[in-house]
Amino acid sequence: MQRIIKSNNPIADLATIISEIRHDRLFVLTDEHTARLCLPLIESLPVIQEAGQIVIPPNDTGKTLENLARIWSHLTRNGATRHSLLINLGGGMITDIGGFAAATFKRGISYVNIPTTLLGAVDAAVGGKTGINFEGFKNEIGAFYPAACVLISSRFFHTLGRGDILSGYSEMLKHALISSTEEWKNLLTFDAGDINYDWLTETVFHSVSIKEEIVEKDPFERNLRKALNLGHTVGHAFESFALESGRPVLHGYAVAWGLISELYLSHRLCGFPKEELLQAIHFIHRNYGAFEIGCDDYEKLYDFMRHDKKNETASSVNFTLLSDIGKIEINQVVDKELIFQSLDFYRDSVGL
Ligand SMILES: NC(=O)c1ccc[n+]([C@@H]2O[C@H](COP(=O)([O-])OP(=O)(O)OC[C@H]3O[C@@H](n4cnc5c(N)ncnc54)[C@H](O)[C@@H]3O)[C@@H](O)[C@H]2O)c1
Ligand SMILES: O=C(O)C(=O)C[C@@H](O)[C@H](O)[C@H](O)COP(=O)(O)O
Ligand SMILES: [Zn+2]
Repeated sequence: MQRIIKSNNPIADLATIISEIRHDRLFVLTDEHTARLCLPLIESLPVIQEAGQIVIPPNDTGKTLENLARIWSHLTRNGATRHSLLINLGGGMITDIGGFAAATFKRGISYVNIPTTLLGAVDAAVGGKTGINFEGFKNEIGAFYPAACVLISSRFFHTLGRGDILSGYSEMLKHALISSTEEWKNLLTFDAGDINYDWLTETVFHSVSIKEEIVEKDPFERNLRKALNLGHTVGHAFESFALESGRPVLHGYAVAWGLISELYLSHRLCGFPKEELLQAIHFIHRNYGAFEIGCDDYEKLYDFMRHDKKNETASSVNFTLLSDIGKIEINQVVDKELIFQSLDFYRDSVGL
């Protein structure tokens, strides 16, 4: 089981974690934003001041082979051994690429994730999925390689913009949808224009527990873990398509829009209730706006979906759907015509 510390005192907890993991050299990976905004929050620790610093360009466009090679090069040129420890301080981009660098450097070194975005805290830093984007496909290359420890603290959230808060929030919506009506109703009360950080901290800690419980039962995504991919078959297709067309979108936004299509499929194929479908559309449209697609784009989006990792064959598309909130239906193969109808439904729902 992965060690996850939900912390109200990240400096003290980090000092303990570092002292408990045996290592020779320590390296800290950040992106240009987290180097400036988040590193100062832990820099009072002498071990962090003395650590090797690796800084890469920010955002998902940086989750690339080139930046992975930069991390490997830094480790190699600065005397890292199999007993070195890497600290990933950043959002999901940093914990994904840093985790994969750790998985592959000298066939695996230990690492600690300190998520600094809402999305990282509630989802990306936890569960051991690491990797990079490749040939335009999301997380095409990667490994299951869990962090030795994940230190979650909401202290980092105060410098996040509205977009990054909402991006993380959509993964929390996903966790609520796969868990319980009570959780779902609680999440619908959120007002992104007037954030209650105490409420958010509690809700994040609870939301990440939903993921923890699932990962513990199925760490390698053979069955139940596919639930955590709700919204992602369409969401990743939107995200890859957006990147390819030179108008990148935040991961969580793509997931939110993907949820509209996939809850529609859930309604059509598994009887997901209409009322909850409408609640989801209302919340998502109001907070996330719309990603513009036309029907001419459907074939391209379908092509992206054919690369989804849940697919059993190269010609079928496998979805995780719901028959109700908390009632998960994995391995739902959906035909192309119905997928196109779900994209029509998405466009109608967001007013395109
Ligand atoms: N491994 C998993 O299980 C998993 C789960 C969900 C998402 N992901 C991946 O995570 C990535 C998205 O993560 P993300 O949304 O955290 O993106 P990100 O890491 O790109 O961070 C978003 C932006 O916020 C900046 N930032 C980070 N912390 C900040 C802070 N405290 N204050 C101000 N700015 C800050 C970053 O520099 C970046 O510009 C995607 O690549 C997605 O595929 C992985
Ligand atoms: O942890 C998981 O399992 C997830 O699916 C969480 C997702 O939110 C996340 O975006 C993940 O990286 C998607 O993985 P992929 O296997 O579809 O690339
Ligand atoms: Zn995701």
